[in-house]
Amino acid sequence: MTSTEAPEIRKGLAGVVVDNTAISKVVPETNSLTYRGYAVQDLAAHCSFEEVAYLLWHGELPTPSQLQQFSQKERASRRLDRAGESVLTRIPDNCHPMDVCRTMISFLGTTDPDEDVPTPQANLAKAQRMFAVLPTIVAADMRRRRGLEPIAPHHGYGYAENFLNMCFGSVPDPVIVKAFEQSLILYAEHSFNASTFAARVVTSTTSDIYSAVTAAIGALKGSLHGGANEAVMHDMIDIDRPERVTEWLDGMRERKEKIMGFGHRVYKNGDSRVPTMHEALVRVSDHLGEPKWLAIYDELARQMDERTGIKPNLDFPTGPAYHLMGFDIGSFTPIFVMARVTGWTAHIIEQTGDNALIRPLSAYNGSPQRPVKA
Ligand SMILES: CC(=O)SCCNC(=O)CCNC(=O)[C@H](O)C(C)(C)COP(=O)(O)OP(=O)(O)OC[C@H]1O[C@@H](n2cnc3c(N)ncnc32)[C@H](O)[C@@H]1OP(=O)(O)O
Ligand SMILES: O=C([O-])CC(=O)C(=O)O
Repeated sequence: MTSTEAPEIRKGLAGVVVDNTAISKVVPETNSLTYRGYAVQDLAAHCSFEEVAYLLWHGELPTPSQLQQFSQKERASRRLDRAGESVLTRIPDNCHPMDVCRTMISFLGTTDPDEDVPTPQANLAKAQRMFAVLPTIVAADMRRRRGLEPIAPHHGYGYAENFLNMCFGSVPDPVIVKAFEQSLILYAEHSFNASTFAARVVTSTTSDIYSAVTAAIGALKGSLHGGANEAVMHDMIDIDRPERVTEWLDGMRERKEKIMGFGHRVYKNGDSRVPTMHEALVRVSDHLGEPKWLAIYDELARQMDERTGIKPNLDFPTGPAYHLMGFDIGSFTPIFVMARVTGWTAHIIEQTGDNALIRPLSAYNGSPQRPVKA
């Protein structure tokens, strides 16, 4: 290209390959997603979320003794310290719960006991600290908005059970626990999505892991990314019953509004994770004897396919599943944070290990050069 030729601009970096990664592989042609070589469906069927977190960070599934050590450390790091509790209570409870996550991770960065050298070991310890304490933050924030006292973490419970107990005061039926844990596994990692890329950009300047995760939370909040799981549930409540889908969709299409929970930058033929989460939604609906949201899901997916060919993404089944499980809608994307912090931090460690400053170019289309009037 000569300097007079217009450069090719790929809006939104669509289709641009920016780096290698050994963490996960998305193959849209075959609807496949693997974490470190394992199909996500297999991981969701057979593993705990702790095992998947270990896999993302270490590249291998843990042996029983490695898992025991890993879980022991996670269980011992779940408490929010006094300073953290005090910051949490001072954040207004009418702000978005994602603002709470973002602020609390930023605050954790100010109280990290480790020195600020980004070795893989130091970053792994910081990643595990965020992983262990995020459920305590998300649950306490949800409860204070309900006028309830926080529930302390319980060392006897696994990651998913402990979070559910801290939210609701008891561990629900295993059907609910399994579906919830599967959602965490499916949400954990997805290559160079917008929030992970944001984390990698921050890391590329040699900034610290808390800054990178804070940026990632900001990127995840938007409704074109993680915020879609909340938007889906607001839409379903608006639709109210399956017979209203046609009328609702007509209105949305007329106003040229996007349907939340549908479409994807990479998958054009359906999201690899949706069948697993749809099955989980079916089990939860059946278990609770509440078929309404599933009926709206099925009708909306059918009509979207018929009218546009656009398929649901993972946020479409998780929205109603989390609603049925009893979470407030504002907590849906913070739960996504609890899961994705594993993928983000694996990418931060990978970026640190083979870093190059991420700094693309732009094509200037503003005013020509002009003098300042004296
Ligand atoms: C975990 C996750 O982050 S998954 C994504 C969650 N986000 C959502 O569910 C939000 C709704 N979906 C969308 O906005 C989009 O599908 C995105 C942002 C996820 C991906 O979009 P992109 O790859 O940038 O494609 P883009 O938005 O340009 O869409 C291409 C075409 O499909 C249409 N389209 C894409 N998604 C949708 C949708 N959800 N509803 C209606 N039309 C849609 C667009 O209007 C566009 O049509 P046009 O070519 O006639 O203008
Ligand atoms: O990959 C993407 O662009 C969005 C997504 O599905 C995710 O982050 O899970």
